[in-house]
Amino acid sequence: MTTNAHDARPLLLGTRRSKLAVAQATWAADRVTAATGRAVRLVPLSTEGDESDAPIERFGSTGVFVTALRKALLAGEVDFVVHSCKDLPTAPEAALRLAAVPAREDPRDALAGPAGLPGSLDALPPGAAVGTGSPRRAAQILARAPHVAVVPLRGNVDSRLARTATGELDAVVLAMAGLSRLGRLGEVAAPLRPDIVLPAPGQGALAIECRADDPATASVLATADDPPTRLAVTAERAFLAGLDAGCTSPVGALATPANARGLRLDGLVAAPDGSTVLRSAATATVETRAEATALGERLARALLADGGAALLTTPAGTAAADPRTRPDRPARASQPLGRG
Ligand SMILES: NCc1[nH]cc(CCC(=O)O)c1CC(=O)O
Repeated sequence: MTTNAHDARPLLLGTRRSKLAVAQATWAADRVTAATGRAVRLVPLSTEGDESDAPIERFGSTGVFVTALRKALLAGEVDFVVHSCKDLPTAPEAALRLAAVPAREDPRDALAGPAGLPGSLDALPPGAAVGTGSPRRAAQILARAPHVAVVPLRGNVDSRLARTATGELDAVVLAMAGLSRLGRLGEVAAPLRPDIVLPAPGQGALAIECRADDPATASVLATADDPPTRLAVTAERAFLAGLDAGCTSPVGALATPANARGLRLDGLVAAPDGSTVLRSAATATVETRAEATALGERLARALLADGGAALLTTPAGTAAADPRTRPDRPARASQPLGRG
């Protein structure tokens, strides 16, 4: 007996309750239904992080959200879950399957805030207060625009934008993808060029996971996969894994198409105070995930050899042994923060 997709029971998609999580889950559900006709029902899950008023960073980065969704998935409460790729730990989980990485949104970061905000970091007035909770963003902002003040910032996208509306902050730096999914692109002064602020590995892409022992669901979800995005994200995450950096280290990576079947991977490791920013790039023909992984690992080895290893093992703000550091610059964002 055959089962028509329209007759099958709806797939259950577990989601956190935050606006961004629901927007991402709804988008992913629509992709799956459009491609297969299979209905998808959202199941809002309560996670420790969502129920607490404490800042996300107190739970040890964003892993707590991923973990809570995975728990519900492994318990059979839902059939699949959706994460932001950049929040996903690099350690493989044998019981889980990364069933799809859908087409990516704009991977760039953005300078956002009230109308009239200048369209670049350079054009911000001296002493301008720029909010970010991400050591990767803080380091690159300080390296490019030492005349601004980076202010630590926590909370969701809406509450971060609200702090520029009150005038408490002049600007915030957030992911274009999140702003787009929340309909807040109107508050973007300008996207930040990746040669100025390199995004987080996986930024702008979603990760759709199901149980490894559920091939039927996996084959439905596979229709949402975008192979070029999957290859790019695979290279970026292999770079991150190859650095063996903690999730609060300032690390950036972005893979972009180069030639017909090639991928260019840009990678970055920085000192939290922006005094050192190490960048490198590598290009390769990439048609398989193994080739994407090899590209990421190769770039990680190159950056580790080129001073990255010292940078990643040196406590924040004390990388003075490296000739490229500028120890005369004060650390203005040295507290541990989540990967943003
Ligand atoms: N750090 C939290 C987080 N996780 C994913 C996004 C945005 C969506 C994405 O990057 O895919 C955000 C907000 C932000 O960084 O501005």
